[in-house]
Amino acid sequence: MATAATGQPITMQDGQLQVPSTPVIPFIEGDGTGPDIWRASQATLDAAVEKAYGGEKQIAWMEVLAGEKAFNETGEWLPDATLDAFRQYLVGIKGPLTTPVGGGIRSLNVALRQILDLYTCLRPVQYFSGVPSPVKQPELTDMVIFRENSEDIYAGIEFEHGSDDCEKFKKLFEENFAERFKKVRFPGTTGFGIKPVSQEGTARLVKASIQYAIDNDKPSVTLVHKGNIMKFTEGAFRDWGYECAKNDFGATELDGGPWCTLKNPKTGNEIVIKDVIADAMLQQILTRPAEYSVLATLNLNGDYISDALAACVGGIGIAPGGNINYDTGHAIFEATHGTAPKYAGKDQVNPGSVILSGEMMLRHLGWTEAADLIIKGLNGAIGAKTVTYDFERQMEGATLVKCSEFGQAIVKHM
Ligand SMILES: NC(=O)C1=CN([C@@H]2O[C@H](COP(=O)(O)OP(=O)(O)OC[C@H]3O[C@@H](n4cnc5c(N)ncnc54)[C@H](OP(=O)(O)O)[C@@H]3O)[C@@H](O)[C@H]2O)C=CC1
Ligand SMILES: O=C(O)CCC(=O)C(=O)O
Ligand SMILES: [Mg+2]
Repeated sequence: MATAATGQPITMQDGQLQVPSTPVIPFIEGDGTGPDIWRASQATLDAAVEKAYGGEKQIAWMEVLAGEKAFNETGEWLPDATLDAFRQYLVGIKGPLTTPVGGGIRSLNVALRQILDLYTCLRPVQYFSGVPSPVKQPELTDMVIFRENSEDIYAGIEFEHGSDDCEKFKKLFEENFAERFKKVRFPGTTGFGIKPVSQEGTARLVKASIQYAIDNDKPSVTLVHKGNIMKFTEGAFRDWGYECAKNDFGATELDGGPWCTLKNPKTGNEIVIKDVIADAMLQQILTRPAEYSVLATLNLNGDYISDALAACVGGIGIAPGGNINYDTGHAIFEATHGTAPKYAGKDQVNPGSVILSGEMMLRHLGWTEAADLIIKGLNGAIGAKTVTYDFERQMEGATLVKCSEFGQAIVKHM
């Protein structure tokens, strides 16, 4: 079996990933349900690679620590060694990590994305036949979210009410922007948060989303924003997004704009670049899902829309994702869901989101045969109604299996 000592690093040359036959892949097990899910996922990914390549290719897994396990073993929540491994080996995968609400440490998940500048959170949302869903026609949902991952209120620039910093900030604000300061309704008890959104940050995300639409022959890219209210952040995201479509891809305005159109240089098909206000988007994913394909969003909107869309196609148990920097090649794949603490250690939850995140990772490495086997195995397991509690509770005649057993069912159907 390949180990971190016998494997080789993935590298980036001329903008292309160079993947050896035994790449070292750092992984974080995760908190809460993370260890259960990771065990099932690692076994399933290894089985897919073995079946596809018969030992010619192998993943050299390398455990790196973060979250509670890291804190218990090293006294650090996110040790430097973990960051160094992701920097050196380029592509990794992780389970969910806990973030306390209110006080306490800031999100380690967000920290990893920011420190490694993984500016795209890529979350494909597709329907797998047979999965129970709360909507009437879940098969109409086929969307890919490009969520901006490095800016917005997730930058964590906040001033806690009552702190010295907050008082300093208030003073600065009042002295320099007196008219705007008057809009603060209860200044004596207010905490503040700053929402940075830049042209560069927007352009690189929107560019990646349009390139994805070109490479995958998608009919549209929708810029989702709340630009009617937050004009210079969310509104600017929309305007810079359209600018990027015109300047980088030669899009032209449709009927006087702002919607634009471009011809896919690879297929000749039309790609429409459009926009929608975020609240309307959250109802349209239920009422008109077939009209949307690739979505480009800011950080918070993308977070909300990810969970809502996942629910439409059967839930967060099969909602994968990847955090990617398309320029440096750095990527960390992870599920959309969190640590689901009430199920921790029960070998009960659906490992599908991390397994499908692994499937995305294998495809990203060019190991498409192994990735295809995972999709085949998942379809087989769901088709046989051999499913975890989240599906079983809504499926007639299903067999309830554990987290580990669902991984084994996927392998059986590969
Ligand atoms: N990237 C990351 O690491 C993320 C971390 N988090 C963190 O996770 C912690 C818990 O967050 P919380 O708000 O409870 O959200 P979670 O996503 O962890 O759980 C919410 C609910 O989703 C369902 N669910 C979650 N995971 C699975 C699964 N694998 N299979 C089936 N169903 C699942 C369960 O629903 P039911 O009760 O109906 O069974 C669960 O109660 C927080 O600290 C949060 O910050 C959150 C999101 C992402
Ligand atoms: O970091 C966290 O705890 C939550 C992040 C999250 O919800 C997400 O990235 O979807
Ligand atoms: Mg989320």
